[in-house]
Amino acid sequence: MGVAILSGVIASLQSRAFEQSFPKWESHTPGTTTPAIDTGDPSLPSRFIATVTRSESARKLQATLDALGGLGSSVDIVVGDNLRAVSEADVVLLCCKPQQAYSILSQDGMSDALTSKLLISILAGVTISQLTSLVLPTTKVVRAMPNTPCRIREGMTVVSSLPQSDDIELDRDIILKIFSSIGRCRFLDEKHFDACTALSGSGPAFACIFLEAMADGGVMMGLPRAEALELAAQSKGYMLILERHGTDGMEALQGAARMALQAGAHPAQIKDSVTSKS
Ligand SMILES: NC(=O)C1=CN([C@@H]2O[C@H](COP(=O)(O)OP(=O)(O)OC[C@H]3O[C@@H](n4cnc5c(N)ncnc54)[C@H](OP(=O)(O)O)[C@@H]3O)[C@@H](O)[C@H]2O)C=CC1
Repeated sequence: MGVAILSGVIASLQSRAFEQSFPKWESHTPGTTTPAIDTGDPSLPSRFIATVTRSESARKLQATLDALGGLGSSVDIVVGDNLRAVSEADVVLLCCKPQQAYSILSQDGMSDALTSKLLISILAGVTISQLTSLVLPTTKVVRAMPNTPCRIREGMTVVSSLPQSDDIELDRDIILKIFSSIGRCRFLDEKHFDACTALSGSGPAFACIFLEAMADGGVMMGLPRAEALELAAQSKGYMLILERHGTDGMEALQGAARMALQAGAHPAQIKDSVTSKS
């Protein structure tokens, strides 16, 4: 999920830089230079650092980021040195497995490295009070719950209310820039997070069961499997019915359908990527 968020932010920044360099009315051939980030806006990142523990993950991540072009290749991938990465960052996105939060945040020197910084956790089920107990009171802790369609920038992310600070407006802008670049973003009180995890975080997996059943019905009626899946995913009627019951539900279904169409992923694969492995 961390890779999906990083890729989405980079893709969004690159398209912004491209539009600034080449206004729509101008006739041109796309250039090959690295797009420059508009550093005049303090809510936009000027540098990215990604951390992993295994060299194999670093290699895979490098390939994913290289495929994004200039800005993707410029990401600093750090293997096994979270402290260095956090010390050099202003905003930290915590995207490990929930059970790894304690060892990462309680590492020697980590609470000092996080002082006065914005710490955004996407960990399912780990509360703000659990996270704040591991950091100094000056660290601004926020929870976010994205979903798998973030991978194709069709996601839904719910973010908890921001802690009071002098930088609250800037922090809000930073968060909106991150999560709006991978879909929709909405602020909600933390008390709603379990419901959000079930509805939009896990929603794409439930939507895939429905999608697969529709495709199976098509196959039973004689359609080839690939076409049955395409027809089911592109069918908009059920999305409109769901829209009446709330945007988050519709987003999850729409995102799952688009992943099946755009990314060519089978519903079973999408379900699998939603289900966290230990
Ligand atoms: N899947 C989903 O739909 C959603 C998931 N989430 C949350 O996202 C989080 C991640 O889930 P998911 O993306 O599926 O998990 P993954 O296992 O795919 O990704 C975890 C990443 O964290 C890295 N990592 C693990 N330990 C460390 C460490 N100590 N220091 C630095 N990097 C580390 C891993 O790299 P390496 O293996 O090299 O260490 C890997 O790149 C979970 O907390 C989950 O609750 C939230 C919303 C939706």
